[in-house]
Formats: sequence, C-alpha cells, structure tokens
Amino acid sequence: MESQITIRPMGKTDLTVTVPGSKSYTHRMLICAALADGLSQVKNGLVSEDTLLTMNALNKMGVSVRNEGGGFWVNGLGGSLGRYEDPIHLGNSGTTLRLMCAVAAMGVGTYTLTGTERMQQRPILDLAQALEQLGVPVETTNGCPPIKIQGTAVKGGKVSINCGVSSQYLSALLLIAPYTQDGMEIAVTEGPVSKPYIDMTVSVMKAMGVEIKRDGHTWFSVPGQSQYQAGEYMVEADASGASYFWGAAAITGATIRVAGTHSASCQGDSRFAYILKSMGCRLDETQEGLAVAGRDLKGITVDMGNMPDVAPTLAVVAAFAKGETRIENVGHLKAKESDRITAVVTELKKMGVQASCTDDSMTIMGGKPEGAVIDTYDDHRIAMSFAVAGLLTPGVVINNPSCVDKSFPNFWEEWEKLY
Ligand SMILES: O=C(O)C1=C[C@@H](OP(=O)(O)O)[C@@H](O)[C@H](O)C1
Ligand SMILES: C=C(OP(=O)(O)O)C(=O)O
Repeated sequence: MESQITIRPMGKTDLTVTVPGSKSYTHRMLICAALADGLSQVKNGLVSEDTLLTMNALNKMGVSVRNEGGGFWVNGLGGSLGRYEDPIHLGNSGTTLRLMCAVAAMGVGTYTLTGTERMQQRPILDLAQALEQLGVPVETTNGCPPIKIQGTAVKGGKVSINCGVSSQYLSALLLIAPYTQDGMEIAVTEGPVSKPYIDMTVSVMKAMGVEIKRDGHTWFSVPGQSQYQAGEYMVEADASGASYFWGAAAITGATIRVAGTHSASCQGDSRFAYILKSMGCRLDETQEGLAVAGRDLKGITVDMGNMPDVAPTLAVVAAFAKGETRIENVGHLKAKESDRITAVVTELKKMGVQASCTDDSMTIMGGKPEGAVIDTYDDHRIAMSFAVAGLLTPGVVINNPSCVDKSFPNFWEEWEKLY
C-alpha cells in the first residue's frame, strides 16, 4: 500500500456498507474457546493484525487455533496450557496483552508478554497487582510490559482491582475465573472506564455456559470449577468500524447503512449512532442494519467514557457541526495506541479547526476545516477518523494508511464504495 492516501470528496448519497466482525468479541470468543474442551468455530471472527496476535499467542501456549474460511477454528484444551519460554510479542494490541496475562496465569512455567515500543508505555500495573493478590507471581517493567507471569494453579477467592485506566483488567480476571478452584469475588475499587466492554465479557461468558452474579459494574462473583462449552459462535459486525461510515453520512448528508449493526448490541460503540442523532441526524434501523442519514449538525456536550474508541470519530464530525462540541470523561484515551487526545487535537488544528483539550476532555468548535496532511501515529482510529473529514474537505491526505490493518484490514476497499 502507498505511504499516503488522498481522500476524495464523497460520491454516493445512499448506500449500504459492510464492516468486519467485532474485534472485541473475536478476542473474547477465541480465548473462551481455547479454554473450553473440544472444537469450536468462531464464525465471522475478525481477521486482523490484533486478532491474529491473540490467535498466535494461544497457539504458542499450546492451543490449536486456525484462521480458515472467514473465521476461526479452535481446539480447546479444557483449561490446560503448554509452556512457552521465549517472549511473546503482542504488537500494540492492548486487549490481547491484558487478556492473555490472565490466561498465562493459568499456564505452566513463566511467560513473558511484550509488544511494540508504544505497548511498552501502556499501563498494566493494576492488573499485575490483582493477579498478585490471587497468588500469581508477576513482574512488570515500571508498571508496563514486558510483563513476566508465572503460571500457577490459581485458587481464586476475593480480589480487588482498580479499573480507572482500563476495563480490560477486569475482563481478564473474569475470563479465567471459572477455571479457578474457588471461583472469584471481584470488587472494583475505581471505575471501571469503558463499562460496555465488561458487559460484553459477561455476555460472552454467559453464551458459552458460565453465569455470573454481579452488582452493576462494581462487584462480580464467578463460580469456580466450571467450563466454557465448545460450540459454534457467531461474531456480530464491529460497531467501532461502523462509526466511520456513520460519521461519513453525518457530515455529507448521505444515508449510509452498515450491514449487521443493530441498536440492541452489547457493543457500547453502537450508541455512536444515537450521539449523531442528538446532533441532528436521522436513524433508520431495519433487519439489514442501522443507517444514519446526515442533516445539519449542531454541537453537543457528551460523556464518552463508555465509548472511547469512537471519540476520535466524533471529534472529526464535530469539526463540521454548528457550534461547540465537548467530549468529556475520556482520560483513558491517553493510554491507547497513541495519546488520542493530543493526536486528535493536533491534527484538527492542522486543518484550521479551533480545538483544545484537558487531561480528560476535548473541545471542538465547528466550522469549515481546511485540507491538511494528517499524521496517524501508527493508530488505526486516527487514520479512519480523519478519512471522514476528507469526504467534505478537499486535500485531506492520510499518512501511513496501512495502520488500519490493526482492526479493519479492508477499510480502504470498503471506503471505495462511497464513490
Ligand atoms: O475489552 C475490549 O475489547 C476493549 C476495551 C477498551 O479498552 P479500555 O477498557 O482500556 O478503555 C477499548 O478501548 C478497546 O479497544 C477494546
Ligand atoms: C484501544 C484499542 O485497542 P487495544 O486496547 O486492544 O489496543 C482500539 O482498538 O481502539
């Protein structure tokens, strides 16, 4: 792929696009199927850089996972895992790294999980401390990866965890809890941020045969000595990936339906369509999927603590709305693939947009953005969000467009359908 892509103005006014399977569902189903006993099929699973990293990590730990026919086949070992002594490289996939830390804790021998330079700056201390409370020896590097985890027969019991930075820590504990001797009673001391991802974890566990008791998002009780059921599982369309097409409709006035998306989804990012509605768009939901029809947009104030991955999409849409938009409660954006608060505001300013930020918010004044060469910080969401701007503003050039491979490898081919 070229090192830059120039975005052309929007072509069509009414269309349906297809996005791949959800990244978050795919990671979870691969892990649960690896812990189940027997053969599972994860249909419509996302095949991308990050989910292949989860697949490879599971393979290294002795579980046979293959990608075939637009999904995955997993031969689960009923909770046993093999030894793997070399470092396991997990790119910049935060979800893989955090969830696989808990899986490693159930293995044999010592595992070292590491990733890119940026991944080595993304925090993991709170998860490490929770694993230590459960008797798992863990060593981090200044609270970040590389992280060494010694596999142990995890007994379980009471554990508290701070999820003020990432919900992935709690998802990690929940996923292995059924395989402990005594089960787990988990108290969340701060947060969690990104709550819908916890609900997604609970719903996958339930679909695969494990029931959880909970009090909102602050207390969870998972029975021990239980198992996930091997079987056939279906991954729904990725709502975060849909956000770029819904955003495209919002600013251009087109109507864009994203096949397979629906408002009852457990993916918090499906609510993005409703944020666009509150800015003036119309929504139309059919069996085929949820469509956004663009209208004159007005700025809003919105808490995006539960949908961090689509905050950059909204920031770009907001640059085309009338008045000011404030995106609040998104401090955790600073710990993503890039510092997304700084990245978004810097790139919007290059387009002549009045944008500012604090440690946990962004403020964008809508207007008439100008063309610019956009740096993407090796962050797929920055590339895809700013592509939206180029549909209305001539001269938007996206640097390093192949960084979309992390979550949406055929993004640019799907984008061509807009013309
Ligand atoms: O559990 C998951 O699948 C995810 C949780 C979120 O992270 P945080 O909980 O760290 O905000 C989200 O940003 C990430 O893309 C996927
Ligand atoms: C934050 C993201 O992913 P991860 O945490 O898995 O790297 C993302 O996809 O936007």
